[in-house]
Amino acid sequence: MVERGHVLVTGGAGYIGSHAVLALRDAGIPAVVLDDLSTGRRAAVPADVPFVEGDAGDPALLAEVLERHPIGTVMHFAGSIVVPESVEKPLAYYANNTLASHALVEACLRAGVGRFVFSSTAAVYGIPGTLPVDEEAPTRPINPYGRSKLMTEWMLRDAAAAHGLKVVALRYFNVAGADPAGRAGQCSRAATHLIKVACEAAVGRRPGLLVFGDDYPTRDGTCVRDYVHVSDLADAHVAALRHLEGGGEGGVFNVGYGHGSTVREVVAAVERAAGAPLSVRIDGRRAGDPPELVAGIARITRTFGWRPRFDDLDTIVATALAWERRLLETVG
Ligand SMILES: NC(=O)c1ccc[n+]([C@@H]2O[C@H](COP(=O)([O-])OP(=O)(O)OC[C@H]3O[C@@H](n4cnc5c(N)ncnc54)[C@H](O)[C@@H]3O)[C@@H](O)[C@H]2O)c1
Ligand SMILES: O=c1ccn([C@@H]2O[C@H](COP(=O)(O)OP(=O)(O)O[C@H]3O[C@H](CO)[C@@H](O)[C@H](O)[C@H]3O)[C@@H](O)[C@H]2O)c(=O)[nH]1
Repeated sequence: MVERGHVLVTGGAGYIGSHAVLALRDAGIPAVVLDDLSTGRRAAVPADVPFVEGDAGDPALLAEVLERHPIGTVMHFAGSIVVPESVEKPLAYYANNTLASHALVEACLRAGVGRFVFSSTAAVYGIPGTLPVDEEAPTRPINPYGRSKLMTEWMLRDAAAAHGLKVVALRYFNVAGADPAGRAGQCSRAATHLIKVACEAAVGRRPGLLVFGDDYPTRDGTCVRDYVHVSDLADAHVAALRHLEGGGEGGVFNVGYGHGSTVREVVAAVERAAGAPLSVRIDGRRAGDPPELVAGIARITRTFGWRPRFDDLDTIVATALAWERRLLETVG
């Protein structure tokens, strides 16, 4: 029997997927990337990692890739991620996040792929009633993006029960930062994520920054989020893989640090790292923003033994800013 030790990374040319590929490579685990380059970049995938350009929801392509490579695990990052866009184009989000995942799961079952690690999101919780929010909290997503991801979680849970697929769904909180060695980072055009936007402002790529609301019931009136370094998140994927390979049970796991920062604290951290003030304007609240979102992380630390290496806002921001400066030099 062929040893199925390779990992198929869908969306491996994107922000988080490219960091996961580096973490796998650093751990000596062979990976294959499947990405349609809709938002990803070919250059984000190391030259020695096999790359297939195409749709992660294309059954024929999936059958071919799973036939050609001894894939035992799929890490499924491919998807559409912009919340306001999901409100405008819900069907596109259900197609790319739910239907494509269905095709991928079917292909896995057909090819005998035993393990599946899914990129889910804190957006499945909607506006949580208690904080920190743990995995047993009710899931009440408030936008099509969150619903498209939750439907995939449910589909995977049912496929696990019926067909024995071993599934870990990781619910990421606010992902930020860049590979500390400068090998990867966030490249999204028209970025909307706070730390990315603030770093773009710090290097002069945009004139300034809007703070969406300063009248929330939080310590300084701005929203609190649990920012998690992308390399710690990538490590969580390797930990999930090891857990499943070792015969561990699947399930749903939050990935965050268990504490949060306000928008003002993030702005101050970027100003510290840049050594200069940012041009900041207070704007109205952004629709659908929960005042506070902080992960309960007892389950992931206990089950995987996952220990973050970069649990510090200044470190997250410093790596994000270093990447932004690098982008400015190389891409212009
Ligand atoms: N960035 C965050 O803060 C965040 C938070 C929670 C969850 N997530 C999830 O993490 C995953 C990765 O997000 P990201 O921030 O790296 O986004 P990204 O846009 O940088 O990466 C997504 C990648 O998937 C590819 N892709 C999209 N649809 C595809 C398809 N049908 N077939 C093949 N490739 C396809 C894109 O080209 C891109 O390379 C997503 O599933 C997202 O929902 C992200
Ligand atoms: O220019 C900006 C951008 C953001 N914010 C605020 O900063 C906070 C964080 O916003 P953002 O970085 O856009 O992240 P979220 O809206 O919290 O959502 C992210 O984190 C979720 C999980 O927590 C994921 O599901 C989403 O995919 C991901 O976009 C929020 O209070 C925003 O209102 C600003 O004030 N100004």
